[in-house]
Amino acid sequence: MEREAKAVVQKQAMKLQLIHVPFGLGAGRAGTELGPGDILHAGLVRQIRNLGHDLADDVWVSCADKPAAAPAPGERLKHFAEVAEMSRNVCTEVSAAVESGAFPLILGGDHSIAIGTMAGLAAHYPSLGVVWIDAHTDMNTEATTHSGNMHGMSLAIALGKLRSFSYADIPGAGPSIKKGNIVMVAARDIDPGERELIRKEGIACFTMHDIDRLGIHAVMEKALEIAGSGTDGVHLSFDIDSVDPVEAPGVGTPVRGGLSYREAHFALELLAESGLITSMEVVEVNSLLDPSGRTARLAVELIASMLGKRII
Ligand SMILES: NC(=[NH2+])NCCC[C@H](N)C(=O)O
Ligand SMILES: [Mn+2]
Ligand SMILES: [Mn+2]
Repeated sequence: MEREAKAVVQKQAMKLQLIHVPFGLGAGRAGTELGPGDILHAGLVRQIRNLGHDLADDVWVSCADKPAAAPAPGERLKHFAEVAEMSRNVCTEVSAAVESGAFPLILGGDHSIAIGTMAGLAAHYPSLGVVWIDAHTDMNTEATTHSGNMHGMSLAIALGKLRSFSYADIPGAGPSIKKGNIVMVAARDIDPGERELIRKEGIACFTMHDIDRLGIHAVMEKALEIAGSGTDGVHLSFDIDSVDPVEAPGVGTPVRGGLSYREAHFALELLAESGLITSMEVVEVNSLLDPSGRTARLAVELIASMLGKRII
């Protein structure tokens, strides 16, 4: 993959475009719509400037904060209209950021924002690699979901696995993401239908079991190999619930047995060192569930590691 011409994380300063997506209707609990504000409040801009990077003017994506209607009982795609509209807007802004030559840093919001992020990225990187760090795999479809929450479907949508919604429905979107370009890391809570789809498609999934067995270093090297070969850009989608709830209590769907504080930092330090990452998003910070504010502060620290911060 050609690296020179792209805005990738490397030792030099770069221009970053913050794209805020205050959207929480893809999740089952309120609070993630406050994520961008909470992450800013925790000192993100100061960290970015300390690292020597430039910032373009912030973009705030307009999205519904209240549902137009309550979902019907047993609804398979809750708040579909709002998710679809948000996805179109995110796609437009992410695509514009790439066009401007900036490194897109997208702040959610719940994980449904990744639908629009990857749609916009794929317009510029038709063979996009994706590193998906998450306790979950977000591979449900309208046929397999138990919750109807669309943040549990973003990867399946990116792969073109939903009958009722695909990138063809988003103006300006690129092609669906190729299954061989995706790698999941830190998974530990997978629904039966997701497991079946992952196995059937042969998608790379490094669970916490693999991290225990091989260590985070080897897992990240393998992950980079998968997402970085034969691709023309690599997106990092970082769900903060990948980190253990002891460190990241402010999430709507916490799962014990997650990444330790240092495993999370080390994973991002390795991604930064690789020089392959062309965009990043951080999702699922829910400070309503964390009065201490430590989850948002952790998000800022982890972003700094991804943007080149080192211990010495
Ligand atoms: N992005 C997330 N936190 N996703 C959680 C998904 C949980 C569950 N698998 C569901 O479909 O509802
Ligand atoms: Mn997720
Ligand atoms: Mn998750």
